[in-house]
Amino acid sequence: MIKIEKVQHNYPKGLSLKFPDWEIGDMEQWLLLGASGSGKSTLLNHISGLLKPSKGKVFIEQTDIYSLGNKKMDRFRGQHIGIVFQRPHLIRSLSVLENLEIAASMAGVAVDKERNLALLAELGLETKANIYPDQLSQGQLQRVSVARALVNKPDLLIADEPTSSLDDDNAERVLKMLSSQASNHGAALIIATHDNRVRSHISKTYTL
Ligand SMILES: Nc1ncnc2c1ncn2[C@@H]1O[C@H](COP(=O)(O)OP(=O)(O)OP(=O)(O)O)[C@@H](O)[C@H]1O
Repeated sequence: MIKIEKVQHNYPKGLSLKFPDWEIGDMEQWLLLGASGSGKSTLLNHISGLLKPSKGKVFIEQTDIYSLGNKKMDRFRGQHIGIVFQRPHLIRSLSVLENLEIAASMAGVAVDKERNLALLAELGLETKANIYPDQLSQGQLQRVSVARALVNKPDLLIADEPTSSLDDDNAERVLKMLSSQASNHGAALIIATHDNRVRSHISKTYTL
């Protein structure tokens, strides 16, 4: 379960963002909606442990995550949260499988090669394990980043604007993949977007 309580962020030059409280139950799927500049990325950064709120608390499975020291926080994030960024940030000098392995090592989780290969197969990437990122298409890169986000069996999968640059067919495919992968792996899902096509797929909404 994830909970944000009285979270507020004060950026320099007086801009102050206040976020309504939010509780995300196990395996729930949510849309994070809001106009450009309303604070979606700021809030995702708070939830994923990347940006300490100026006020308020973020709980993941009862842990007040900003009460952890930096090192513990990095591990905690790696073990509990999987993030699919708008553009895949894969390490170019590592193969697809090695990119998955390093995500586990960095979170202090034992590398499970068999599971990682199974994860790649689930996403139609069984022949790509030993290929390097620059030999993959955009769609394949995005699927690798979903696999990498799921490597450590996260409680929460976060996707930031996953469909904004995609045509209708591909947007549909990516949404189905995120939703089914989150439920197959027992994770809650947050998709941040202002893409109206996403709204028909997920009913729970948190709006800024
Ligand atoms: N580092 C920063 N310093 C000062 N202001 C910032 C900083 N980052 C974001 N902001 C401001 O905070 C507000 C919220 O930004 P944020 O990126 O969270 O919005 P968003 O809803 O994700 O926008 P978009 O949909 O355009 O990506 C904006 O007005 C932005 O200008």
